[in-house]
Amino acid sequence: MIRVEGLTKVFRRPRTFSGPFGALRTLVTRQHVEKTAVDDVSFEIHEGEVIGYLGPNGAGKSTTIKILTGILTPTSGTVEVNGLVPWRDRSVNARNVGVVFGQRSQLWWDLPLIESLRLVGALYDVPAPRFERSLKKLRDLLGLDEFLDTPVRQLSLGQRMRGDLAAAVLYEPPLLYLDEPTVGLDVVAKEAVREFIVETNGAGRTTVILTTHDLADVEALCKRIILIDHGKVLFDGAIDALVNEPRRLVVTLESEPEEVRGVPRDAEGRYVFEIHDDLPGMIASIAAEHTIRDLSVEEPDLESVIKGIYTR
Ligand SMILES: Nc1ncnc2c1ncn2[C@@H]1O[C@H](COP(=O)(O)OP(=O)(O)OP(=O)(O)O)[C@@H](O)[C@H]1O
Repeated sequence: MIRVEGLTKVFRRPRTFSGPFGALRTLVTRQHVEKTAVDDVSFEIHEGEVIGYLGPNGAGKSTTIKILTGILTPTSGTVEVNGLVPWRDRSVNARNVGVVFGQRSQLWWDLPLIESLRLVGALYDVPAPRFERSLKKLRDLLGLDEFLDTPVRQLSLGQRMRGDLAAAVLYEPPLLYLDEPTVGLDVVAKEAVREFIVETNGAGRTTVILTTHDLADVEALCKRIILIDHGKVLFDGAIDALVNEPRRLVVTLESEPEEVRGVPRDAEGRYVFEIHDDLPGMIASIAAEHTIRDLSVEEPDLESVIKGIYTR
């Protein structure tokens, strides 16, 4: 469904100057600075997957999504979405994809939500019976009824997000891009958005690419994640493969030798052992040689594993 190969995007902007006459120099300069936002990224996404596209701030996630939706043209590399090149076949591609940018609404600010949705239906040539069927389903699924007649500018963040989600799937696109769809929402609204994504993905009907900083979203929704940082893919695979790492025994000792049983002391003066079998035996053998000040057992969780990958 999506094939990305060697995708690179370099932004080029005029150099800025500070100090006296800095603004003027900025205005007339011919010097440029370059920023490689996406750097030789390749991946494939298959029909029906829910992919978590993750990375710290500035990693290059939104830039990738903007290229996949046809908003931006890459510097180099190839992209195919449902057999189309997004930035070349922009209007056909737009009919195949729904997009939600959590930080910014795609709806018409001054129109009541229902009018915004009708306008989306008209723009995408959704036949009336299909529009009504789709709207009915979304009203139930997203609880739109209480604010359908409210102008978008008066909606709360959670209501606005539900409206944006409805607009993105009204014309039943096979592919959905969600960029931070739960940002700023309370726990109940987050849960509603997650349920909506599960329902929309159905039995593999809609493919979803999700960028988020909320790992609870990822754990609830994605089997596979692609991690990027500084524009490069650091990991692409199943979450299970990440969190199936062994549990760890973390020990601090009265004395602080350089290493204990081959494990070096870390920056915080701790010794971190992988637990493979006999935990009591492991502790006993350490205690036989050293005085233990503190110990704990850490379960691998997605957050610490991902943090570990970023800091590698
Ligand atoms: N139009 C632009 N012109 C110049 N640089 C840009 C532009 N858009 C993005 N960048 C830079 O490209 C890099 C990647 O930005 P991008 O928005 O893709 O990151 P992100 O992973 O989506 O981050 P966040 O989680 O903060 O939204 C950043 O360093 C950003 O400053």
